[in-house]
Amino acid sequence: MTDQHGSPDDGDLIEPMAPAAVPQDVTDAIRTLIRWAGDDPMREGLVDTPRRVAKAWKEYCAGYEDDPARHLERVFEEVGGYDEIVLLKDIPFQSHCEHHMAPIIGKAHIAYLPKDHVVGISKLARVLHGFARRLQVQERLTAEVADCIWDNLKPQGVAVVIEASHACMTARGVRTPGVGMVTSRMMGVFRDDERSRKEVLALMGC
Ligand SMILES: Nc1nc2c(ncn2[C@@H]2O[C@H](COP(=O)(O)OP(=O)(O)OP(=O)(O)O)[C@@H](O)[C@H]2O)c(=O)[nH]1
Ligand SMILES: [Zn+2]
Repeated sequence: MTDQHGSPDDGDLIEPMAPAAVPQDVTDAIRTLIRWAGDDPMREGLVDTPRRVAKAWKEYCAGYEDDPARHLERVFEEVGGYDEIVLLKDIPFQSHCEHHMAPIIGKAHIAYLPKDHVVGISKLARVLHGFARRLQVQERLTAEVADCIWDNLKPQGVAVVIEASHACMTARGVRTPGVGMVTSRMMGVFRDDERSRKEVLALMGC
């Protein structure tokens, strides 16, 4: 199924890559990495690994093929005069840190205070995934999601809070499991008005 913009609308941001579509220099690079890590890339168990890894990375980074703003184009104006906060809570997401290309796994809370219209609630998660499925730092991810909603939906306020665990801190380096990073971006009324900010943070459970 395609939407009005001719893009896949089935939850996948891109189609899976056909084996032939993985360029040779990419598989060569992964083979080099395996050898450098200390294993033999030609042994049976690893012989198809470069192709699998290449396909997996295209999937992890599918956000580069997406323009997240497009998800906010279809809006609804008839919502019975609803004029309070809309919050999508506990949205699980995965990303990769741009420093180590290691997984960032977490959840996001995305809220806005509508002005003239609302958006389909799934679209907030689509915006999140569109930015998360790239090489990221959590601060930029948080800012990009909030800015995209602010610029395209033009609401009275946007609040984004992201809590995540970084594998570059748990599986390597400082090796500190159980630690979570929290980032937030408040815009409009949630930035300017203390009561609105407290209300949205309470709804988020933060
Ligand atoms: N601010 C921020 N830092 C991040 C994020 N993801 C990873 N990092 C940090 O990026 C930093 C990179 O530091 P470097 O000193 O250049 O790299 P490194 O030697 O591998 O550092 P260690 O992780 O401390 O071993 C580390 O402190 C990571 O914890 C993120 O989303 N935001
Ligand atoms: Zn990292």
